[in-house]
Amino acid sequence: MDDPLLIAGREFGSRLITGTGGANNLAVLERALIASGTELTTVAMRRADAGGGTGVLDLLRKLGIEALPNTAGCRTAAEAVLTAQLAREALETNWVKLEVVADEDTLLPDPIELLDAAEQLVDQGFVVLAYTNDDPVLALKLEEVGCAAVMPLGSPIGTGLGIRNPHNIEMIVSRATVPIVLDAGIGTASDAALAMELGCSAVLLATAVTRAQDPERMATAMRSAVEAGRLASQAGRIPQRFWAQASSPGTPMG
Ligand SMILES: CC(=O)[C@@H](O)[C@H](O)COP(=O)(O)O
Repeated sequence: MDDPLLIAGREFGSRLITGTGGANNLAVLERALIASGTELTTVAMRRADAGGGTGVLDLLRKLGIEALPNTAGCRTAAEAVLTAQLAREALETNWVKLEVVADEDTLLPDPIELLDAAEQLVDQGFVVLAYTNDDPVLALKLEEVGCAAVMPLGSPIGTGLGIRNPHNIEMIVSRATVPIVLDAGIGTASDAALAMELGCSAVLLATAVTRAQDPERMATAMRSAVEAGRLASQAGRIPQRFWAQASSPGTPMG
């Protein structure tokens, strides 16, 4: 815990947050979660209500991983607020990962409903981690209404297209005073490392692990990538140069 992730006053030793979407085998999921080293894992409350998630909740309890309820499947602020309230009752937590998506084709956040829901939930005492577009303006507004973390997408959920607009992520990070968590679109380990190198505080991913041919091995790779990216972002990379520069200047070291 020498470099913990800090969200709303709570410390996490792992900077990899996992989602369980796409997992259809609890035994495989268990091995992947253990390999990932995650301490926080999202659970879709609407799917849990439908009978699809209680096994996951039991698994998280067994592994000592904290469940972070999310509002996946909500299309309006009203739906998201109600889902968060139900999750608070069911899981006895006031933390919520807020998702309000505009349509099923893109699964992109609806910025207007999202901001409205975030404001209402913060007013009601929730610790809101908001899944959002890679829009620096909206990211700042979510922070201003009191979100504890802002979670811009790398690319649409489940696409594995990686980070389509690294410059936007850098702009979001540069102005943020809350943790920025890269959420959605991670395809492979280098995407997770890049997110951390861009200055994100953590990465949230699901599909890249749950639908990998070997989820346990991919979870191990993601864990290493997040750790490596974090180290690199703190180490201070060399400036990029146009022309070559001899790495051995010819003068002996003093
Ligand atoms: C917003 C959302 O639902 C994502 O957190 C999802 O759980 C992870 O996205 P990927 O499956 O693309 O990693």
